[in-house]
Amino acid sequence: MPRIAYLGPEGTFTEQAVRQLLTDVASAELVPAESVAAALDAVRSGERDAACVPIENSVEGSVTSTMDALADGAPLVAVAETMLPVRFDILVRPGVRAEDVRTVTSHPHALAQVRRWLSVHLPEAAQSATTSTSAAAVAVRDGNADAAVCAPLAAERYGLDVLAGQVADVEDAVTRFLLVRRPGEVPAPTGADRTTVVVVTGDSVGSLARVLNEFALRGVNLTRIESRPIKGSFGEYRFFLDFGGHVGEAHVGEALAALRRHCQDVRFLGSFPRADEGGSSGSDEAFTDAAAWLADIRSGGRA
Ligand SMILES: O=C(O)C(=O)Cc1ccccc1
Repeated sequence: MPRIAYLGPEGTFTEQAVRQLLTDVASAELVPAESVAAALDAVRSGERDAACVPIENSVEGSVTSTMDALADGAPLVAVAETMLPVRFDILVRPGVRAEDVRTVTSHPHALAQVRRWLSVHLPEAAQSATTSTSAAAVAVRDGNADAAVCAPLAAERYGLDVLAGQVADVEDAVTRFLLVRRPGEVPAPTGADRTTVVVVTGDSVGSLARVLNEFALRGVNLTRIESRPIKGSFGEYRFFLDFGGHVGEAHVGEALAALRRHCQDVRFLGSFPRADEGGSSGSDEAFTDAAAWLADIRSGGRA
């Protein structure tokens, strides 16, 4: 039975995401991890077969701890993604009323997404951060905080009361999650895939423009570009690039090979079916035709 780590403790949005990702949840063992880094390290060491981690949110942006943990350490690759609409429950110990709440705690992305609600309904409460929304539920259950901003699974799991349900400052906020494994077989192209890489361009004029140009030239559509500092080297950055398409497609393969030539470092983080509407980008047909034409010339054909 595959053992799949997720950002725990149990009841997080990430648990909800992994349940949504697996076609047959009953045939997997879901194991909570203390942090995203711990979940990924458990996959690297072989202790777990895969990990589900949050990667970005439509309100708060990237989950930087996930990005850093994917860019450092032994390579891992994403094999699937899913998106969850996120709305929060504000949880308290049974009987606690809004006027009793002095402290409120949660994952920083959760606090940020209910900031306005908190400023209206719990304006006096001091805020503190936890490693996940369920870690906040544990803190409230154990009396270490008065209110927690949680995922819908948490109230029942931790025996807490819902002070307010379905809270979100921004309607339709969505979080994207990845299912990550050790490098192995890449999922087959579906025609609507996403690929993700991390590149270090090097410090020279136009180096990022050159990278972006390789995509533009081949009609590859970028869906995300983010930079993160390379720790320990002030002023140096790595770029996370997501784009439509699959490494198995000729035009995407060519673009990646070009990055490999131009960049100091390129790490492939996976090609997998897209969870949103977007299709693959560019046309693979023209590239496969051209490759066949060239092969023909080289082998002395009439072209
Ligand atoms: O803490 C959780 O429940 C997570 O899965 C991370 C997270 C936090 C806030 C919004 C979406 C996901």
